[in-house]
Amino acid sequence: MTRQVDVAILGAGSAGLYALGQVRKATDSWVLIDGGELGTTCARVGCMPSKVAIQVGEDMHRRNIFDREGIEGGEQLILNQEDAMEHVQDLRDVFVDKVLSTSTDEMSEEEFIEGNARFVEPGVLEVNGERIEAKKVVIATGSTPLVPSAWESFRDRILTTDEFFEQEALPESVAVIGLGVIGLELGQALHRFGVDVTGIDMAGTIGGLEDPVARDVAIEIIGREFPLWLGEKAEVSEAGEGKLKVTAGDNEVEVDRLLVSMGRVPNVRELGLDALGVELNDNGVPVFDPHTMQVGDLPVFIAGDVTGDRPILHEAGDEGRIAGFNAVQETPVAFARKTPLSITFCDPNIVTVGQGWSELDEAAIAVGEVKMGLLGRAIIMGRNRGVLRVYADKRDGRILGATFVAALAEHLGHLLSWAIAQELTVFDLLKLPFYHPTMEEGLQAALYDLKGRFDVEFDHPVELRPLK
Ligand SMILES: Cc1cc2nc3c(=O)[nH]c(=O)nc-3n(C[C@H](O)[C@H](O)[C@H](O)COP(=O)(O)OP(=O)(O)OC[C@H]3O[C@@H](n4cnc5c(N)ncnc54)[C@H](O)[C@@H]3O)c2cc1C
Ligand SMILES: NC(=O)c1ccc[n+]([C@@H]2O[C@H](COP(=O)([O-])OP(=O)(O)OC[C@H]3O[C@@H](n4cnc5c(N)ncnc54)[C@H](O)[C@@H]3O)[C@@H](O)[C@H]2O)c1
Repeated sequence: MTRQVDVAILGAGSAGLYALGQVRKATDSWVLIDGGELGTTCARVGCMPSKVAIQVGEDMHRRNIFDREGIEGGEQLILNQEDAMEHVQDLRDVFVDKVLSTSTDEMSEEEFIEGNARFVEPGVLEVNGERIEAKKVVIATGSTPLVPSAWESFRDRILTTDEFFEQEALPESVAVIGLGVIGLELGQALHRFGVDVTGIDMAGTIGGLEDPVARDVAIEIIGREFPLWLGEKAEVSEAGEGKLKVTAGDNEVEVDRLLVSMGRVPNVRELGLDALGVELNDNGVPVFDPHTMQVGDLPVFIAGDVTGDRPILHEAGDEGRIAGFNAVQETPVAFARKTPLSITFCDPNIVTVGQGWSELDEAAIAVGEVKMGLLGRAIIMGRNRGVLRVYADKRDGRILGATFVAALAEHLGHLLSWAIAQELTVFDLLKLPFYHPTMEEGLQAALYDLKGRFDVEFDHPVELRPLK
């Protein structure tokens, strides 16, 4: 049996659903195919449940300053891990139900096929023994947590984010292997839930921080909460009584479980991508244009985490929109991509915006910096550890990027990414309002420091714009 459609979308995750939103505007002839767990990685095992766990951990952690604020009894507070995990799961279910009720739940059997598709030819797919001829195909199959094959014999004691949010009870001790985004967010949350956490990364940094000043500040602050072993690869072996021995360089610990957060691999293995006859990169992902999301010059588009390019939700959304839009055009349209913005929701937040430290030529930039120690609002909140670093073009003060390690820096990151997208300079930004007392005043202080690196004189206060 062969079915013919204008567009077939592989993957009912965020990127696939955004693609479908565009396709539906142009044609009724489409099919969505997904053989995995529905509800999207973001709602099911990603952005949303992780933020619930972080929130619970932050609320509990706050008790550490109650004494200073004159609030008594903080030391008697107990975090009931099972109830806390149930709360994570309850909210996770709310988010998943919301996705399902507005997507696959509403679709007919003609529209949604439960199964994993593979290519037979560029425009021909096979799923559950059925052949589908599609004028255009969108690949949006996402990614899966990486677990080294050498650790297969301990798999029953390894948690990845695919299992973590299903846990009813938490282990007493955990080694978090990989202190990128997931390792930092969940490692810190686990520590604040009362689990004995050891964090390990083979890189000499955490959260992927490249800026050396921000890196040292982040390691110092987060390292006060739980041990961070950096710069050595983790090795794992049996320790007896069900425990695992984890070593990294000279360090050694015995733990009940590993939380493995060593990155994710694109879901391409089962897709039969060789049938496309195009170049595949080292991860088996076809080479594509990031502005059209087209694969070579084929009637095939790709979007979301499967690309391995910008594995965050708003980029998966944009890629889905671009792929879906172009799947129903005669000729693909190239779209500009957004200013890079990355937020790790650990405490303090780690945020990078625009060009990263390693992309910049140190000789061609000016750097403005402020430490959070003296910032009024941060002192009031008891969260005044951190640093803000802003990079500008030395020639004209145009903002190029920034790295922030600070409480609530998620918001400062947005402000600065919007400023970069508008090609604003440090002098433009200083003319904008900064309310008192806010965390934004920290950004203002970093901008003043940055301005001081320029040898420019104004005949009026830099904060003011003369009426023409
Ligand atoms: C723990 C965690 C926390 C995160 N937190 C954040 C955050 O705070 N902010 C943020 O911006 N991003 C965050 N992310 C990243 C974000 O969740 C992803 O970028 C986003 O969900 C990717 O969407 P996607 O559609 O590409 O993939 P998915 O939502 O995974 O969708 C892929 C779909 O393809 C299906 N599929 C796989 N193979 C096939 C096949 N052969 N045929 C058909 N279907 C197939 C799968 O079943 C799945 O439904 C987080 C991720 C994780 C893991
Ligand atoms: N807040 C967010 O936006 C958010 C939150 C969670 C996840 N995500 C997305 O999920 C993706 C995957 O996250 P992740 O944290 O798994 O990957 P990651 O790439 O951010 O971090 C992986 C870390 O593992 C380390 N590592 C790899 N092999 C190791 C080894 N053998 N021993 C010790 N350390 C090792 C790496 O040095 C790296 O620091 C991210 O790229 C991110 O885009 C985003």
